[in-house]
Amino acid sequence: MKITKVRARVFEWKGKTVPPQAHFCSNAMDQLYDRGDSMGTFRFHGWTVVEVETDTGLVGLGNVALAPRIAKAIVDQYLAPLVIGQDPFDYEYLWQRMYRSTLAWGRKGIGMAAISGVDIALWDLMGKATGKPVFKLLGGRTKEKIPCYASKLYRTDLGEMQKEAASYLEQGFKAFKMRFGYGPRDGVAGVRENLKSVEAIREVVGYENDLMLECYMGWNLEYAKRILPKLEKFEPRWLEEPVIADDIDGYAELNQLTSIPISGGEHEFTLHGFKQLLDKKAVSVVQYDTNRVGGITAAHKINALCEAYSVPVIPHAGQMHNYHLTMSTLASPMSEYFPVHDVEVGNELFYYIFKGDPQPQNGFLDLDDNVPGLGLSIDERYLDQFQIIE
Ligand SMILES: O=C(O)C(=O)C[C@@H](O)CO
Ligand SMILES: [Mg+2]
Repeated sequence: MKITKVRARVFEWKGKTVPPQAHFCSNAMDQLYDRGDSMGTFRFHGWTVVEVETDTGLVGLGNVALAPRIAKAIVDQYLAPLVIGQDPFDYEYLWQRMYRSTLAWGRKGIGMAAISGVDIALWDLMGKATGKPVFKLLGGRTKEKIPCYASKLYRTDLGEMQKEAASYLEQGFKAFKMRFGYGPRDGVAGVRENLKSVEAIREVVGYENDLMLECYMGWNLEYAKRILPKLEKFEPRWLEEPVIADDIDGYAELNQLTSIPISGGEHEFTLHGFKQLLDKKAVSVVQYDTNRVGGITAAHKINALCEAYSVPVIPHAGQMHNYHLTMSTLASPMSEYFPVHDVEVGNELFYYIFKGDPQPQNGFLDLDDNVPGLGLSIDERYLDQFQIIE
């Protein structure tokens, strides 16, 4: 089989979106005095869809969710020429070719996200060519079903958040991730608001279920050290991205400081990036995203690293490219699941572009042993709500 064409299209959402709300989710922009709509730069309403075509007629489907127009340019100008004419089964060599040829600027961030999009398409192709789901090419079925956690609960009215949490509880979820809305610039009043929101959700979900807390890089080491002791009574399963991804020593200090497991990784890249995190004991839960970290080729290696370090890997994002990695290893105990809802931050846009993602039943997801590749296709139903850039 030879690759004959690589097509990268940008799907830009033009449909209805949920209007921005203040304190919706703490984030790295919050510490600027002119933060404005601080979540604005973390609202992703575009997606790059990568299709790798072959001389057999099979087409592999990949995706990139960050800086979609830049990702498309990187795929078109730099990556496509490196894989056209090649055999997708030489995926390790092709990964090294893409990585090494863009090392000067692409080893982290959008360069590696673009590589991820092409790599995911190669694995989809290999699955389709062998008639096997991707997880069967990685390690097979390690779980009857995948436990998943309901991940939304952005900081809005506490009553509304409680109703939202109750709805997930009714659907059978036993694990929930909520977002803080306040950080260092919001002072003691903000600390109180953060504690109130955790208390409110614990009131609904109780202590027999897992609750995870998301800071999304919105705090700093000093603030985290102050608030962590106050959070311990809520027994969170983890506290996510308390500081910016580059503050690895800050992560490590917090992870040693508290009984609350510190998680991170959705803004880290490649096997090398995760080796550094693990060597420094910076995180107690690894959360790469397969469409950022270097694709399935890189994620599969990081799964093995996590197994060696006995650190669980729970990929960021409830999307198919991550579910196959979780299914394929005991090092990954569960998946994130983004509920389907109106387009807000943008994680949910995946469901408006692709079809095939499994729906959770009673807090569990499953993958089909008989669906080759990733099991995704483009959903035609919403195409009229996208501007598509070829
Ligand atoms: O789902 C997560 O872990 C994220 O970081 C998503 C982001 O949109 C903040 O909630
Ligand atoms: Mg996160």
